Amino acid sequence: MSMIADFYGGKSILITGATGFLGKVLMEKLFRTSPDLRVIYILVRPKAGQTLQQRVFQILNSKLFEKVKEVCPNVHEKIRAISADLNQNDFAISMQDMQELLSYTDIIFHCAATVRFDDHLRHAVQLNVTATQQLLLMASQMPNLKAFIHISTAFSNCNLKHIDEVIYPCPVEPKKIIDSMEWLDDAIIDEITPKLIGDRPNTYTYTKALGEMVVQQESGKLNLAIIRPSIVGATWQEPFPGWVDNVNGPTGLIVAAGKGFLRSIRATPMAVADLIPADIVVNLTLAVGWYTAVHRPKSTLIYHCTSGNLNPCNWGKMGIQVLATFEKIPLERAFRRPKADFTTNNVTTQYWNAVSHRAPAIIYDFYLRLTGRKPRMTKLMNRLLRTLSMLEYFINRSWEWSTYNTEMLMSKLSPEDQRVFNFDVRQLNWLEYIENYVLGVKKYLLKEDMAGIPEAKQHLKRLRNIHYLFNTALFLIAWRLLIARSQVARNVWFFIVSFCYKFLSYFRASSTLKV
Ligand SMILES: CCCCCCCCCCCCCCCCCCCCCCCC(=O)SCCNC(=O)CCNC(=O)[C@H](O)C(C)(C)COP(=O)(O)OP(=O)(O)OC[C@H]1O[C@@H](n2cnc3c(N)ncnc32)[C@H](O)[C@@H]1OP(=O)(O)O
Ligand SMILES: NC(=O)C1=CN([C@@H]2O[C@H](COP(=O)(O)OP(=O)(O)OC[C@H]3O[C@@H](n4cnc5c(N)ncnc54)[C@H](OP(=O)(O)O)[C@@H]3O)[C@@H](O)[C@H]2O)C=CC1
Repeated sequence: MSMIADFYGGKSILITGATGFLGKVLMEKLFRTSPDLRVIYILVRPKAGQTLQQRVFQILNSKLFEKVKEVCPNVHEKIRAISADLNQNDFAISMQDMQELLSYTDIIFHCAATVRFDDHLRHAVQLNVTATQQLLLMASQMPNLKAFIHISTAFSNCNLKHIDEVIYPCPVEPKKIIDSMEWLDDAIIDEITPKLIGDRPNTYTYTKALGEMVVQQESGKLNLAIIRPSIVGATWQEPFPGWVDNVNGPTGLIVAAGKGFLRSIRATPMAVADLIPADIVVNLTLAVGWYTAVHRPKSTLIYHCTSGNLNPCNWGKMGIQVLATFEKIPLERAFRRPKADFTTNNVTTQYWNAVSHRAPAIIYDFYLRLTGRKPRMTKLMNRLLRTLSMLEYFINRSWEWSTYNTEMLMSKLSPEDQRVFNFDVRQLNWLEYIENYVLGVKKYLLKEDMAGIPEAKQHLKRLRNIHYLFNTALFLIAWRLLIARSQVARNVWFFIVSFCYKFLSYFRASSTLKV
């Protein structure tokens, strides 16, 4: 019997960010392992023309929840979507809903955040700091609350090289930042943003660090824990391998490589690719929820959910395996053949960006114009290059995260819990994981049919022929132009032609002699 699964039985659980990548995997696991839980409250906002109910319906009817429906057929009744916007005061939750949340909630998992690297500081502070503060205030009014689990990121202190499971304070107090966002105008915020974020690369990592400080400062009598995952990737094992449904982190680049848009990337092949599968993060999160509520540690514990120090993989190995998988299982309608390389300095990066990214896009757009269609490739390529520049910081450095608390927790679990809520990243086989990740991208994110693989391979063969044809034509044109302008080129050309002629004459003569 799993103690953790048992613990969540009969409980009322509040999840923020349940419609996000991690939130969905968390909900799925909770319903699957503790189908007797009382209710999961999720704070949801209407989005993209969909009502709350439509959003929930879409999630529950997705492939991810197929197994849940077998073990928890009444899952629709156990999920209670509450209209909320974390950007608003009191989250714009109705009085009635607020009363229900305050009265019944046993556990909170706070996953909601803006994960955009380029978000305006005001918005990033609102969601990643102020909303966390408000949620803690709400939590302090919940008589039945047993644990509050805050999801942060291992990169909240990416300005350091070695990171321990402790909170590192930022120079300016979060409360001062929250207050100043109320009255400073956008122009001034833009001006002070680089000074505030200091040696962090973006507003995301900075505001997640502030969020942790808020958790520490507002803890009061609450039972709190912070989880710091590194780069969350597709699922490893559960509910099935390779599930992923957004383009964040490496996923978007895997798509771009498979479709042939991404041909070179500025990365350090030997730098540690600190990926962590979503199901490992979720298993640790649920184990931490149980441990925090039941064992009530004296202080707020921080858990690193990382892979680098226990089972390291590097970007070089990952890149090679991604491309090897696309050889076997290509994506449909690729722009070019999946073939990419790492560059290591600014000059080569600029060169390959011009030759492998911009030039083919311009040529393709020219072709689209000629055939009466709207050009789009240059725009798409510019966006990809912008994304690459945002991610570069993370693929050219390595960090060391200590994992004492995470390992301590593992040792406290029963063998059954270690199996059901496995977060031991040492058991992960990277090559197998990356292959399943790439397959998952094809199946679950791009929704491509496996039956289309022969046609995709045929398409790649056509692209290869076009490539050879194009290169031959380019060579001949260049050579013809050179011959027209340079005496040296003409001499070389005559030398080659006369050499070939003599060789052929000799060959013909010697074969005649033999006869
Ligand atoms: C030897 C062989 C070598 C071969 C190599 C080839 C194989 C390639 C595989 C290996 C690649 C390794 C890459 C690793 C990348 C590591 C990332 C590390 C990140 C760590 C951060 C810490 C983790 C966290 O805590 S938070 C979660 C991470 N958050 C994010 O990832 C968000 C990042 N995204 C953003 O901030 C924005 O999207 C931004 C700023 C990048 C772009 O914003 P913009 O306003 O321009 O547009 P969007 O509307 O957001 O999107 C535009 C466009 O871009 C697509 N896109 C978005 N994200 C990505 C992405 N990660 N990769 C690729 N493409 C992306 C998006 O789909 C849109 O496309 P459209 O066609 O326009 O719809
Ligand atoms: N993905 C990763 O690589 C990593 C993620 N993390 C952390 O994990 C957590 C979850 O990340 P992930 O699932 O990837 O992120 P997603 O972007 O997929 O999900 C974010 C969630 O927050 C919700 N949200 C955002 N703004 C609001 C708002 N104003 N009101 C209500 N809800 C809102 C989103 O709702 P909606 O659907 O309406 O937009 C969504 O459910 C975050 O705290 C992140 O910092 C940490 C390390 C790595």
